[in-house]
Amino acid sequence: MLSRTEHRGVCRLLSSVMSGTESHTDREEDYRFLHSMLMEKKLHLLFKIHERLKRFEKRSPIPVQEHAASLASDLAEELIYQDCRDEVKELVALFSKPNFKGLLSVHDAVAQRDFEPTLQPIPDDVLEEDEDSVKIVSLVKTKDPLGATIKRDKSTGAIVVARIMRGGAADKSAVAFERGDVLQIVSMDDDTWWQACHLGDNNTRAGLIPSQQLHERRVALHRPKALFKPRRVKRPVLEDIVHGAITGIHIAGLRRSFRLGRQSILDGEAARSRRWRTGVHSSVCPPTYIEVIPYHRDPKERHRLVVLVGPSGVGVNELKRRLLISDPDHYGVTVPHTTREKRRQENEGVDYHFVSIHMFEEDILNNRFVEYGRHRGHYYGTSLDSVHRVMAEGKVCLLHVHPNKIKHVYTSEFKPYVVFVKPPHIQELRHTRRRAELICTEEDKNSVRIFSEEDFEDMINSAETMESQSGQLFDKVIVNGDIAVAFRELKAALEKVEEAEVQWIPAEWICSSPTKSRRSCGQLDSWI
Ligand SMILES: Nc1ncnc2c1ncn2[C@@H]1O[C@H](COP(=O)(O)OP(=O)(O)OP(=O)(O)O)[C@@H](O)[C@H]1O
Repeated sequence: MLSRTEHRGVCRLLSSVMSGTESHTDREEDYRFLHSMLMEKKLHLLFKIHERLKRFEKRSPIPVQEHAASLASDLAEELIYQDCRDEVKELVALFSKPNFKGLLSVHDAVAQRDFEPTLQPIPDDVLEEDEDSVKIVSLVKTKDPLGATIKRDKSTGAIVVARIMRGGAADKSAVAFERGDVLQIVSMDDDTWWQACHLGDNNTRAGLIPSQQLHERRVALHRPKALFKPRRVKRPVLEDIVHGAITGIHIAGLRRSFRLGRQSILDGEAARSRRWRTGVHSSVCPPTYIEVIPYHRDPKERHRLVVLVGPSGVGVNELKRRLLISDPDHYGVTVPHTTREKRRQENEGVDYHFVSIHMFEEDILNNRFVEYGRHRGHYYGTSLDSVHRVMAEGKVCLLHVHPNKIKHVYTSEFKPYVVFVKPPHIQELRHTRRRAELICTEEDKNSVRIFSEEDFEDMINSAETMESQSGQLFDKVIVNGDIAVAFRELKAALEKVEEAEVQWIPAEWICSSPTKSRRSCGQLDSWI
């Protein structure tokens, strides 16, 4: 019960509400209505209940009994036959009243915490072998918002975390690791989910990462997604057709590689078909993380190879060109091989290595090319030797290849640092590429690329495919919106790699069986 002072307080509060509203109510009937409502006895009782609950909440009482309703009914049965005093009759009558029964059953529900959400049973269509990986998550909302939004993916039916609010409970509990984080595995007790922390940060709570076993099971269950088809493929194309226009342009005395701007219709279609092929044939489930080990580079050692990848037209060559101009003694590019005739202004070993078809095909058979292809009946290619030559000069070799060619240089010998150049959002693409002409050199004015709306869409789709299929190999992702910003970010990242005392490199480059030899660290690619 409310004390007399508290009760008076409530009445005074309600009266002051009334006097406050007096000046705002023009009509007498409105005023009367408000008055009768605020002075209503039931409203005052509700206030009392509210106050009482507040006090209980502070005390956090523990229920003495969880089955008060059945106890009352048992007791009523016993009493009917044993005693006929008036007090007993009154008690039995009270027990049989529906509102009293209702009160006791609510009491029991609260005591048994029956108000918490019930979980749905595991669906029948979950595969038996999947059972271990089904996690039942119960989210109980407290006063603090969780700070995460979940949504159901319409096509797959999967429940996914759509967003995590910065600073919210979910964010603070370190739910998400990010691509590139170096993690230390702190517990492998569970067969399916291991616990990991950021390397050197043992104070924060560990997060979960899928175990090796779970990943292997995922790979085994993975079905190829042969759903994505190109929109306008008119004719079949040869494997590995180069989609570059081969011009041999000189830039400040430094040659571009053969992967230059796309110019012909055939080239455009080749690019699209290639993407479709990889979509169907390379649908291997990429690992969530890879094992890494520390690498201390001896200053006398050669620089790591810098591999630049990105969808056609995104600006890989533009970035490469700016790097070369910024420090021609430090950065270098490979000289490609070709089987076409040498032009008057070209020099052997500077513009191209001009070789016979027979020699070129022999080199193909001997796996001497990182990447090769045909354009207008001629072979063009980048050889492993040409990469070696640039590195042997003590330069940082910048290599621009398709992501599915990274595997040819993904070795301890080259220790590639892979940079993925990604297009920005479509609005920014439209805005920045319209200015493409302004940022190119006088020499390039004629070859400046004009982008259509379709090119932008292709670029974005192709970037998504590359990221989903080869994202685990990317050390750095640079969004090329504003070219000056992208260039600064790229240069800073490359300098950091060169200067870092310790670099984390895949364990497989050094150990023949990394999982057996060491299982302490993982470089996370993409894990939610
Ligand atoms: N951030 C940018 N803003 C405006 N224009 C850009 C930007 N980046 C590149 N460009 C322009 O876009 C065009 C294509 O760039 P670039 O040749 O570097 O693409 P690429 O990724 O190397 O393509 P490909 O692999 O087909 O050769 C060029 O004219 C270049 O100057």
